Order: sequence, then structure tokens, then C-alpha cells
Amino acid sequence: MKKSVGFIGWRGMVGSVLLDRMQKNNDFKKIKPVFFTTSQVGHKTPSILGCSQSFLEDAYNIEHLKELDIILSCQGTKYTLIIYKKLRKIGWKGYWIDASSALRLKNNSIIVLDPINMNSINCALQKNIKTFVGGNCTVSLMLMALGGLFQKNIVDWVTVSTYQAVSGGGAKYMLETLKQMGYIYNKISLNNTLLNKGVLEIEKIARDAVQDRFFPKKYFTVPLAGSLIPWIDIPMKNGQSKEEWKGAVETNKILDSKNYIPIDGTCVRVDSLRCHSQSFVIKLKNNISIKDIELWIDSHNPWVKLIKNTPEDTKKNLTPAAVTGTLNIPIGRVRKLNLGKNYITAFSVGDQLLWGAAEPLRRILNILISQ
Ligand SMILES: NC(=O)C1=CN([C@@H]2O[C@H](COP(=O)(O)OP(=O)(O)OC[C@H]3O[C@@H](n4cnc5c(N)ncnc54)[C@H](OP(=O)(O)O)[C@@H]3O)[C@@H](O)[C@H]2O)C=CC1
Ligand SMILES: N[C@@H](CC(=O)OP(=O)(O)O)C(=O)O
Repeated sequence: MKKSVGFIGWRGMVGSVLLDRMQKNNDFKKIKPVFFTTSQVGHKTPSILGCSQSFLEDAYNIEHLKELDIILSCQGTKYTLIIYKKLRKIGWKGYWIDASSALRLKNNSIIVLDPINMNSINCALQKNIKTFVGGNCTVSLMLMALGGLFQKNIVDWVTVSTYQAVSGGGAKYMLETLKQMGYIYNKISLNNTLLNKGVLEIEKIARDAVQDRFFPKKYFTVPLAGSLIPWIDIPMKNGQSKEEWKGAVETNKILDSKNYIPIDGTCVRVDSLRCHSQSFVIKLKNNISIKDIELWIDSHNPWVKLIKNTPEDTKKNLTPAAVTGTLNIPIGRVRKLNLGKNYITAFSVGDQLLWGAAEPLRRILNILISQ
């Protein structure tokens, strides 16, 4: 019999990308989907071929949720913290799949990224673990790019500088960034300045637009378009941001590291729309040739693609514009650093709504429905 799967958060960015991928892969044919909402009870369900439900159900209705075999939530931490506990408390034994960070570090949960940790997922299934959580987008994208090096166990430590897309904040942040971009452009074009004025005069109009009191910054609180914000998520006691803290903690849990691998750096929000980019400095345990490093990286999984270290290849293939909307994980600028023979650098890009969020959830759902 087909398993019943409840979808919560399907209207958000991660959820919408998930539904799109599931439709493209005919995943809905394998399950009996039920769509829920936290704010639009009674509104129409998304149009999914073969889905007979017409109206959205209440995502807080425990009586209804407890009947499901699997619940997949892309709604966020707050929802998970309220509902998950209630369901487990009344003895619900179904699989819980989650995009949020709420349960990632619990002992009885697995962070899922099957091209990296299929062994851990199999072990978890044997142990009857029922909670499977997608990783932090930056962490999942780093592991998809550097999986070949971690697999060879040659990484001593990593330091990373990130360039993270606004989609990481959710729908409201994405829309606000586009509004900011539009606001600047409108001020310039309204003044008909593009043709008549010098570049610095135009830049001054743009600068004044960013600083005027009507500039849209309700969610970011500061301008992002044409700027950046070197802080993501809440502060930790040691001066890291929580996004930076997750780098090492989640990576080591996913890899099930016998020896802890230090990973740290600075996470930065930029006005890219949905691709996170990352610049790595990696200390290897041994002096490995660039040829071997490239081979190990490139052959690790079907999505990672080594980009030649030339200006042409880099500009064509190693940018958010080239990657957005695809599952490709290009990694380039691979070279030894002048710091010493064991030090290398690399740069990677990935769509943070696909491998960074929705795709690992879609894949674990497929694994679980065949259990
Ligand atoms: N964004 C990301 O890259 C990643 C996110 N995650 C996790 O997934 C969770 C969801 O993220 P994300 O999808 O980005 O969150 P969104 O803010 O895009 O959506 C979350 C929920 O907000 C409600 N909502 C309110 N207004 C809108 C609107 N205008 N458009 C769409 N939905 C709206 C919807 O719930 P309803 O229909 O019930 O009203 C929706 O399901 C996060 O909280 C995070 O924990 C994990 C990895 C990466
Ligand atoms: N924090 C990430 C997105 C995200 O939702 O991460 P997490 O699932 O770890 O809270 C970003 O802002 O780019």
C-alpha cells in the first residue's frame, strides 16, 4: 500500500522547489500526499497530478497528523519544535523528515545527504531511527563539493569564506532584495540620468537611494543590494555567528568523524539570489599532487564538476548565474597555496535550494517509502 505523506511548508521556497523536483521525478505516484498549512486552512491544494485532496488541512491538527506514515516539514524550526514533540509524546511512530535545524543535532536524528553518508542512513534505518533532517545549506554544498577529499580522509582542517544567497533567509528576504534592486534602478531611470549624466553622478543617485528612508529594508534592516552583510544568524558566545558554528558541528556529524575535523571561517550574505559560493583554504594531512586532488574531487559523485583553473572556464562555469536552478556543483580555482605544500585552495558554487535544501529531503523520502 502507498504510504501517506503529509507536506507542511510546501508553499515556502524550499517546499516549492521540493514539489517541483518531486513532480519532475514522478515521486507523487509512489505516495498518498496530504497538504497542510499553518495559515491558509481551506484554501486550494497545489495542483499535483493524481492528488485528490481539494483543500488545505490544518498543520496544527495533531489528530490528523498522527494518522500519517511520514511527515515532511519545510515550515521551519518554530513549527517543528511545537509539533514534533507533541506527536512523539502521544506515541506517533512515523518518519519525520525536516528541513529546519531544530532536530539536527539530536542523538536520535540523522542529517541526510545520501551521496555523502548513505552508510549512516542505512545504519540508522537498521536501528529503527525515525527522524531524518536536511543539513545546513552551506554544509551540504561544501560536502558535495569536497566529498572526494573527506572520503580519502586527507583533510586536516578547512577555513572557508562564504558568499551566501538571500534565499537562505526565506521568501521575504528574497523579495526584499529584488525590491532593493528595483528601488535603486527606478531612482536612476526616473531621473533619466543614464544618458545625460557622468558615472559618478549616477552613482551618487544610487547611493542616496540606498540611504533614503523609504529604501525597503524591513527584514534585512540594512541595505543588501549593492552591498553585503558579514553576519548570518544569531551570535554565539565565542564570537562566531551560528551559521559559522554549524560548519564544523554539522559536518562532523554527517561524516561521523572518528577524529574531529576543525572547520571555521566567515559567513557573508551577498545579493546573489539562490546560489551559495564558498572559498576554501584546506590544510591536507599530506603533500598530495594537484592531479590526484582534482581526480578525487571530480570522481566523487555525479553532480560535482571540476572546472579548469583558467579565466574563461571560471567565468563561464563557476558563478551563481551559471549554476542557479541546476543540481551542478562546480568546483574550481583549485591550486596549491604559497603557504606550503599541504595547503590548497578551491572555490565552489551550488544552488542552495536544491542540494542545499530540497534535494536531500526528496531523496530521503524516496528511501523511506521503500522501507
Ligand atoms: N531557505 C533555505 O535555504 C533553507 C531553509 N531551511 C529550512 O527550511 C525552512 C523553510 O525555509 P524557506 O522555504 O526558505 O521559508 P519560507 O519563508 O520561504 O516559507 C516558510 C513558510 O512561510 C509561509 N509563508 C508566508 N508568506 C509566504 C510567502 N509570501 N511565500 C511563501 N510562503 C510564505 C508558508 O507557510 P504557510 O503556507 O503554512 O503559511 C511557508 O511554508 C527554514 O525555516 C529553514 O529552517 C533549510 C535549509 C536551507
Ligand atoms: N542559514 C542559511 C539557510 C538556513 O535555513 O540554514 P539552516 O537550515 O541551517 O537554518 C542561510 O541563511 O543561508
